[in-house]
Amino acid sequence: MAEVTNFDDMLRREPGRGGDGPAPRHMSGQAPGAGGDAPDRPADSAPAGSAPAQSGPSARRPVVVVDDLHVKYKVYSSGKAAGAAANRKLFTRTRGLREVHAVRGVSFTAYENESIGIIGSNGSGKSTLMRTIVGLTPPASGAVYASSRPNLLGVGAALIPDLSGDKNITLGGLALGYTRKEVEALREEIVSFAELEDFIDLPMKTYSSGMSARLKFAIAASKQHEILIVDEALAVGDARFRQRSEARIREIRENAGTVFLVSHSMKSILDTCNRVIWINKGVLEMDGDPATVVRAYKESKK
Ligand SMILES: Nc1ncnc2c1ncn2[C@@H]1O[C@H](COP(=O)(O)OP(=O)(O)OP(=O)(O)O)[C@@H](O)[C@H]1O
Repeated sequence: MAEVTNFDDMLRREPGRGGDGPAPRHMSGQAPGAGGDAPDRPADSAPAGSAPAQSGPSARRPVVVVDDLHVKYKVYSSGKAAGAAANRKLFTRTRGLREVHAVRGVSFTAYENESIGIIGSNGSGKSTLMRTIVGLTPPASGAVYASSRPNLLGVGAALIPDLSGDKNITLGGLALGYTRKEVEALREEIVSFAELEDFIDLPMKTYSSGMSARLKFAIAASKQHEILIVDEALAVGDARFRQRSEARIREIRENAGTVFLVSHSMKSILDTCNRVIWINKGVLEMDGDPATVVRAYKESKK
């Protein structure tokens, strides 16, 4: 992922046209596709690649721009990832090596205070798109620009199953960039949000998947993120915990954060998001208000 210092300069370029595009058509801070040059269409049914219309002084600050993004994986037919050598095309002739074009020319702009649901069938490229936004998976072409580093909810990689929940709070907190003092100040709140008071001294490997997910959510969501990506975290845990997670996501959003929520639960998406992007076979199929996009997505499945 490219993090740009002068975000406003970059925003003068139009997503979808690449780095050497023509003269800028959008002023900094204004939504690409918004304003006077937006084609006539209902505000709630934006076509692929465009953001919901907004203009004038109320236009919000863009925080993530995804510009004609393509992501490809190289895999052996055995299913094993091909690794860096193949990705550098050293082994493209190797028998059984296949390329999966997971994200195909996706462009959109995300704004401050948006909670964007990312929906689509299994294997449509949602997680790949999110992993590329946070910089974990490199683009084949195109780019992602962000006003600050996006965080993928889940400090999972930093946690150690053999250690207690309590020790993992320290590890996860440090991984999120807290000082030890800050971790101490937040510890009680994290344990109580996760509702693990009676289990916090036990090794995490003894937790059920719902309990681990609750702890991971509580650690990650204890921080006020400017850009937070939640991938399916709400699918686990019981209904009550889901409600509290959704409330916490709304809180992060209200405090000037932007949240992406990847989920197969249309209820979570409708309860939490104010914009939805539908990815279909790696392509941005629809981008607009939640009710309209979810309805169209459900129709397509009939
Ligand atoms: N590490 C990987 N190596 C090779 N191919 C991958 C890898 N990760 C994903 N893919 C492939 O990329 C495509 C998109 O997968 P991705 O996980 O992004 O979809 P998704 O929409 O998040 O799916 P789901 O809803 O099932 O989680 C799929 O064809 C998948 O098999």
